[in-house]
Amino acid sequence: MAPKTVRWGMMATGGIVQTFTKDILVDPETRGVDDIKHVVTAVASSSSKDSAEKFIKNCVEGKQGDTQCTAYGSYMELVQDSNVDIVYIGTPHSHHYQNCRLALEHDKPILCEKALTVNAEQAKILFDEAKKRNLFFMEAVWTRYFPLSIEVRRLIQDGKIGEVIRVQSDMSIGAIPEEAFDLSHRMVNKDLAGGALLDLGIYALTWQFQTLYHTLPKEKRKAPRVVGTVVTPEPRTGADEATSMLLEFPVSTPSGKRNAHGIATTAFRAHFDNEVDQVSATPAVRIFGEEGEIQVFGPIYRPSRYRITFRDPEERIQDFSFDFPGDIHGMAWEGDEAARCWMEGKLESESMGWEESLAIMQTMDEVRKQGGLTYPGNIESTEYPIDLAARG
Ligand SMILES: NC(=O)C1=CN([C@@H]2O[C@H](COP(=O)(O)OP(=O)(O)OC[C@H]3O[C@@H](n4cnc5c(N)ncnc54)[C@H](OP(=O)(O)O)[C@@H]3O)[C@@H](O)[C@H]2O)C=CC1
Ligand SMILES: O=C1OC[C@@H](O)[C@H](O)[C@H]1O
Repeated sequence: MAPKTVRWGMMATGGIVQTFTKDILVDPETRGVDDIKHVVTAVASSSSKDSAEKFIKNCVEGKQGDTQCTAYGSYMELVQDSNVDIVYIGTPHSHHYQNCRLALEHDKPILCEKALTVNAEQAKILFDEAKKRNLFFMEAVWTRYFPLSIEVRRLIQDGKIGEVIRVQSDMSIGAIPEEAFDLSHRMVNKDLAGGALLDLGIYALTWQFQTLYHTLPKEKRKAPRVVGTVVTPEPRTGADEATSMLLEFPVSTPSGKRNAHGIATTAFRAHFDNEVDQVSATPAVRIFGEEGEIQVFGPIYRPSRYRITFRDPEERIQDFSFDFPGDIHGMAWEGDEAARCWMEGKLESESMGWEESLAIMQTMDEVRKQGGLTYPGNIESTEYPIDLAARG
């Protein structure tokens, strides 16, 4: 059967939208996908139409045959375009709530970058709105769709390392914020919901949730208790530059009720052997089971190597590596998932469902509350529409 074509509309022209666009326009057959084809039919920039035109030249033209792509100088025009099936939102986290509301209001399905919103209350309103309007809506946590993540979840579900007792996950980047990010950069600018927790800590939490929450049957999944939080403010802006979280996941096992411990850490300044686009030598995620341990090597948002060690000394250590077919960066897998869900008429993705996105946002809310981490009122607000600053 011929693959079905999904028509994407890109909201924003920054770094991640460029990466996502290039990835989905790689021939899906190179990764064994023959039911879907992606095309980009519109790109919108809040700064200028010119920026959207440049984007199309660099990222779209020559990669999708005769399919035309329209440039817009506003997000409003994008969500009104009837040639767009799904909108991909790649603005800073501060803007996601407003941008998602705009797309939903115009009946557009959405794939929205992480962190989904600034707080859980905003996320809940978006899910309710998507449900009411019968629209597909998914948080773009690309890591979930990596073959490695899928395999690790399956290993846990199959009991390969026995019951999971504890998970440690770290997402640190070894960057001196004063050197790496100027004051307006989205990583440290509180007006853009900057800081380590929402930008990077979410990956440390992704590994907690996909191992200790998602591996359970739906009716047994329980959000963790946040037992402790430590936050270090970035000296110039007060955004968090390091956040450490201690979590307790309630787990019910055949032997009765017990808990599993989660230790999730994130920091700009702390160096971890976690080189971007290279595979690190020491594991950044350690999943400790009764019978063995699964170790995932960084960068944990783009994992390509894991190892299993066993309690039984007779068992060999097993080491596995994954490649990036068609030279994709790894975002095409989540693009395939979103497109497929939309085509099948689903409202949410099984691997990153609304309840789980919400539980993660609630966990981050509680971490922030305990750590005294706040954001400006306009980006925490659930009011809509509010005119937030455009780029520059
Ligand atoms: N999954 C992943 O691996 C990654 C995800 N991300 C996520 O993607 C989002 C964007 O990050 P990234 O692409 O790196 O950011 P960039 O700064 O590179 O791009 C953000 C874009 O958003 C638009 N925008 C609208 N309003 C503003 C504003 N007030 N300030 C700045 N930009 C604005 C701009 O596009 P325009 O002017 O065209 O409207 C801008 O180019 C974040 O939520 C981040 O967490 C980021 C990196 C990796
Ligand atoms: O999501 C992300 O993953 C990669 C990081 O480099 C980036 O800062 C972050 O937004």
